[in-house]
Amino acid sequence: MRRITIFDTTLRDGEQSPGASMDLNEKLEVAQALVDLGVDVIEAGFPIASPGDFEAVRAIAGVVRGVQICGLARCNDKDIDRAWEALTGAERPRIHVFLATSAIHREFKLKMGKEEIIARAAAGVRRAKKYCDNIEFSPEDAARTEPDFLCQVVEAAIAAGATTVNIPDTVGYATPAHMGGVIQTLVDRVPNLDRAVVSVHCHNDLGLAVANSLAAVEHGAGQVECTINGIGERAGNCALEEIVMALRTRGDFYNCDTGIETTRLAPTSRLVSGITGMQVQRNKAIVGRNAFAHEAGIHQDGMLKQRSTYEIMRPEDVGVSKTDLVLGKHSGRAALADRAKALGYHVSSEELDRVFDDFKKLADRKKEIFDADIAALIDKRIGSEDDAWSLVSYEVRAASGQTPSSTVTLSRADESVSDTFFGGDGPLDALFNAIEKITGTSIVVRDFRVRSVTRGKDAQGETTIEAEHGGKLYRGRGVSTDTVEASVLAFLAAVNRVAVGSGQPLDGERPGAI
Ligand SMILES: CC(=O)SCCNC(=O)CCNC(=O)[C@H](O)C(C)(C)COP(=O)(O)OP(=O)(O)OC[C@H]1O[C@@H](n2cnc3c(N)ncnc32)[C@H](O)[C@@H]1OP(=O)(O)O
Ligand SMILES: CC(C)C(=O)C(=O)O
Repeated sequence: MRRITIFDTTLRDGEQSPGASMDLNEKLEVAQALVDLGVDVIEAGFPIASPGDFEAVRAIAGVVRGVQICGLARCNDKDIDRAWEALTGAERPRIHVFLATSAIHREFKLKMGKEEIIARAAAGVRRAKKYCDNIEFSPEDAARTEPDFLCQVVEAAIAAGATTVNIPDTVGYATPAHMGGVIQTLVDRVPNLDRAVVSVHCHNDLGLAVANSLAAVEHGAGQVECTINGIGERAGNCALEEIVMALRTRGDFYNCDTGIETTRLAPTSRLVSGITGMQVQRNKAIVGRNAFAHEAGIHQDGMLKQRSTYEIMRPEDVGVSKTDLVLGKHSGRAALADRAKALGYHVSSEELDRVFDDFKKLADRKKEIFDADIAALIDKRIGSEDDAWSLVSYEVRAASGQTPSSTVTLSRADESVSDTFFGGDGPLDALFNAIEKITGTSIVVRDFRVRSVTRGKDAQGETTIEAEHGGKLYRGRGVSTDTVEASVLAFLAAVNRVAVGSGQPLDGERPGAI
């Protein structure tokens, strides 16, 4: 297996994302996390850019051990001297000098001819080389540079002492075949290329940064520059977690690996996202919240039978605790049964069918189904007697100063009964009276509580009722996203208990959880 060097530039190119600035302590924290992650090189900043950048590079160089610490510099003496000043305390320093080479950059930005570019690039590398051996040179906008000229610049930089030549696709213009071709051209035509490591630095403007980096590796690149969560200029850089897991998961094809401790990927992603405030999209590969979540019933069923049916990586290998079988409107019985078991229920297949119907209805109304929702649905359904009344529908009218009215339809076995009640102290009382008319059972409500059992705007409400009948206490519990319905269900549950005589003596022990 070929060992690919992972060059992390979260603290330099990543920090160039608008809004991603980090202070000194935050940079030190990220640098330490990158060491724990096992990156080979940390580009800690661009020391000439500001006193703060200089101090951050100096601080990281002074305390972070075990990895190479790199500082960026343009091809001029002041930048290179300042970069070295910041890096002197590093155990393994690297100076990274760059100069754009494409026609567009030469003509409009640098206003330099080809000869001057080659001379400035070589001079920059030589000056940096006076300070340390480990020198990286980048021909900025290499992917849009004429291939002949790129070969000349790279050869000159290596001749001047560059130990790494980094090939940037600065504006994310390349495609995988293009990027692979650029690297192959260098491999074929630069005579001294074997004296340096070829690196790649891809931007994500077309969403191809990882694919382009992989193509470069396929054609011989030995270093990949990347950032945590892919942050960086504009659409960002090659995402470290993605390139690392692509190389690892498809080791069969690339025959390459890295020194990354992959179980640190998710925690490091969270740290960088928390510090920069740049949120990771839910469907982001490897570290997004949905990366190991499955909602589709067919996938969940496959996962429960054999996880490799729908997962190419194990969540624990990237630091995610476990696969998440999310229960939602696309889920099936297999996942529901699995969750019921995990919640400690023993549900028969008939009970599961009943709970599953309720679950699908709830899932149509509610975006996310939490464990508490499932528990509530199961509690409502398991053990239901066939001759118990169940709610078909209700309607209630109430307004201040007017007599409320309600119509309730209940069913039991094969019968379905509707009745209307005018009167009562309010809408709930009107509904309870209609239930009493239909069932022929009267109860006196002694305690009535409503609370939210799950989170969010579409949370389920739970109503619990304690009612008296014939000297005994009966409890009822109802759960619904509609609190009026939850109350009706709780009342009906208490009435049903009267029918089967499962009450407690009024002065006796209170029953346990309902
Ligand atoms: C592709 C990349 O990501 S490269 C890194 C980009 N990162 C940054 O630019 C962030 C930090 N930058 C900064 O803080 C500032 O731009 C500084 C401090 C570096 C320079 O600031 P200023 O001196 O005010 O220059 P300004 O940014 O306006 O323009 C850049 C100058 O550098 C020149 N330049 C650009 N790249 C290079 C290079 N590699 N080598 C030499 N000169 C260069 C430009 O031609 C321009 O020169 P000019 O003023 O003579 O026209
Ligand atoms: C300095 C270089 C490597 C760079 O960031 C780019 O070209 O995108």
